[in-house]
Amino acid sequence: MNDRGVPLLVGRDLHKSYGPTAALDGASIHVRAGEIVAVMGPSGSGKSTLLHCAAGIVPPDSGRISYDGRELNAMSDVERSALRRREFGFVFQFGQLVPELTCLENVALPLRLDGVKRREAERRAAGWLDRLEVADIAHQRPGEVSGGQGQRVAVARALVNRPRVLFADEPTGALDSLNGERVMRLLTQAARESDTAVVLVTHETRVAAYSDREVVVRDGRTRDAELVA
Ligand SMILES: Nc1ncnc2c1ncn2[C@@H]1O[C@H](COP(=O)(O)OP(=O)(O)OP(=O)(O)O)[C@@H](O)[C@H]1O
Repeated sequence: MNDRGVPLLVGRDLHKSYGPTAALDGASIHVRAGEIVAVMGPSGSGKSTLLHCAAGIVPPDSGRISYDGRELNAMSDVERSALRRREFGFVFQFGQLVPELTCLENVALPLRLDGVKRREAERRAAGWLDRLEVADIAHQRPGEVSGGQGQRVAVARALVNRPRVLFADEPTGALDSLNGERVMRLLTQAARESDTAVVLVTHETRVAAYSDREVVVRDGRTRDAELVA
C-alpha cells in the first residue's frame, strides 16, 4: 500500500561538482506518490543537476538518494538502469524522439523494449496519443510535426509504461506560451490520472503553477524544509 505521507523519492544533502564548479552544494528534495513538484531557481542554480541526481542518471559526489525505500547508491548500474526504465519516465526540452520512427512507433518503443508484442504495444501507444490529443499525427515522423505536438508525443512516450515518477526538464522551454500551456495541462492531467509523481524543472512561474509544491534551488542549495525524515 502506498502511504501518501511517506515520500517515494528522497534526495538528501546532495553535492556534485564539475571541476571547480559546485553544481549542487547541499541540495535536498522529496517527492510523494502522485505529487507534482516544480524545481525552480535562476539559470545555473543546479536544477537540472538535481533532477539528474534524483533520477539516478548522474551520481552525486556525496549525499543519499532513496526510491521507495531503496538506496540508489547501493544499486549496481544494471539495477539502476532497470529502475529508470521501469519506474521512471523522462521528458526533456527537445530532441528526444527517434527521427526514423513514426510518432506511434516512438510511443510504443519503451513497451517494445520491455518485450510487449508489436500489436499490443501500438494499441496502448495509440491510446496515449489520444489522451495527449495527438492521435492525428500517429503515422507522421517527428520531423513532420510541430514543436508542441512533438512534446506531447514525448509526454505520451514517457507515460506509456506507467512510471511512478516522471522527470521533466524544461518540457515547454522551446515552445510558445500557448503550446506550453497545452503541454503542461495535458502532462499534469495524464500524470494525475495515472497517479504518477512529477519532478518538473522550470524557471517559468506559469509552468510551476501546475505543480502542487515548489522547491527552490539557489547556488546549488535548497531550503531545509526539503530534508524530511
Ligand atoms: N556536465 C557539466 N559539466 C560542467 N559543468 C556543468 C555540467 N552540468 C552542469 N554544470 C554546471 O553546473 C552548474 C549548475 O548547472 P545546472 O544545469 O544544473 O543548472 P540549471 O539551474 O538547470 O540551469 P539552467 O536553468 O540554465 O538550465 C552550472 O554552473 C553549470 O555550468
